[in-house]
Amino acid sequence: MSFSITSETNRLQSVVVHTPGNEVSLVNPELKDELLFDDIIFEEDARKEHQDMLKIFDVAMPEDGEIHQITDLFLECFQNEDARSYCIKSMIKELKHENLHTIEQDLLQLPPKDLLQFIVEGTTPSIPGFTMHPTPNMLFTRDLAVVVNESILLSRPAKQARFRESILTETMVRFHPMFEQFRGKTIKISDQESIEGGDVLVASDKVVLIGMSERTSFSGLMTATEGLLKQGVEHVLAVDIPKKRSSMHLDTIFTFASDNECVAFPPAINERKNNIVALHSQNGAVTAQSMPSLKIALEELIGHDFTFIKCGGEQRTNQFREQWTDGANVFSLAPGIIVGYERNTNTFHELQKHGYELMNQYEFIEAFENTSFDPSEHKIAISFLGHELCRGRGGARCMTMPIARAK
Ligand SMILES: NC(=O)NCCC[C@H](N)C(=O)O
Repeated sequence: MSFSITSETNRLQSVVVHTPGNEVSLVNPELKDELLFDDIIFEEDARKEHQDMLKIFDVAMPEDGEIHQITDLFLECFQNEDARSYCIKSMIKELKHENLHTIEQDLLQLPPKDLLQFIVEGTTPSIPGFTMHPTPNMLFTRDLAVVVNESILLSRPAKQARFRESILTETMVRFHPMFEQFRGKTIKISDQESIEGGDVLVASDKVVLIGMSERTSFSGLMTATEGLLKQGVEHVLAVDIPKKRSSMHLDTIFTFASDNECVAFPPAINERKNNIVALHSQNGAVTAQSMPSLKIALEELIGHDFTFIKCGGEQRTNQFREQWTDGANVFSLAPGIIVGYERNTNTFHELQKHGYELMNQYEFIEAFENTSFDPSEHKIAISFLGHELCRGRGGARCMTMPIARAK
């Protein structure tokens, strides 16, 4: 399968995910803030919730659809000695405070599985006495890399807690044969800059949104924009959003549900004015044009109307409560076929008002498994339980890295 993403909502064909493992059980209450979790989470339930989400994907995706576990891809990539050595050298360079150079030779001797365990969990019995913090955020694969058209943008995280995940991802894109098509089409930013995948939304093959958030620096945004404009994107919409933990990425307050519908957090999107700068290329230089609102910018550049469905509904308290628990972070399996956490009941009610049939995970699976699901006949908002997962502060879109969607 060749990989391409030209929309946020076209039918999902291939996606990279990570079902949480032992790394989340290694987070203790003292560490949770530094590791970007709002609470400690219970691995068994988190795994079940994640697996249930993947069952929905499996039923909704075409028969030849692919769901890749990122740890399988890392392991396959680590079969190559050069990949292991590259990853180890990158970690030594990027994580100076860990003093990994003192165990470089031990790391180079590790078999793939033990090396991956060391990187993800921060420890392996093969190197006794040396520990680092775990990387519990790996379940949010969205933030690690973004496929835009036929190219890939590698994230460079703002937070140390996510550095190892991004080093693993860069190694994977560089060495794994599955990602061969991206060689020469990989957009990277420099080590003084940051950009995280949750800030990048592919509105169309020509229009990409990038959040100016607490995680994406101005220069990171500009470097990514230059790279994207060279890869066929015509407009990058820079969206200024509150620099806050609760809205750490653009996709925590705004996601696409169908070709012409989005779920948006009203205070930071629908009611914000003059927070958009459209960046285009003109005679080889990037030019900027300020635009009055995200809705106006999208409608002008994509060429049709958009409806912004309110996360949390009309009431302010519900809007804030449900944005906090990722009500605005829906993931689209096909145009008008979306998934999100069940607890965001007001958001689901709002979707229903816009013509979405509401189904929970069990109802959806029962109705469509063993059938060849045709998304074009439906408009469905599917809910799944995410009480453990959402304590990591991310929702369905955050937990997915789509690499192929229908054109
Ligand atoms: N795209 C997203 O919003 N991803 C969620 C990331 C949550 C993770 N705990 C973090 O703070 O980086």
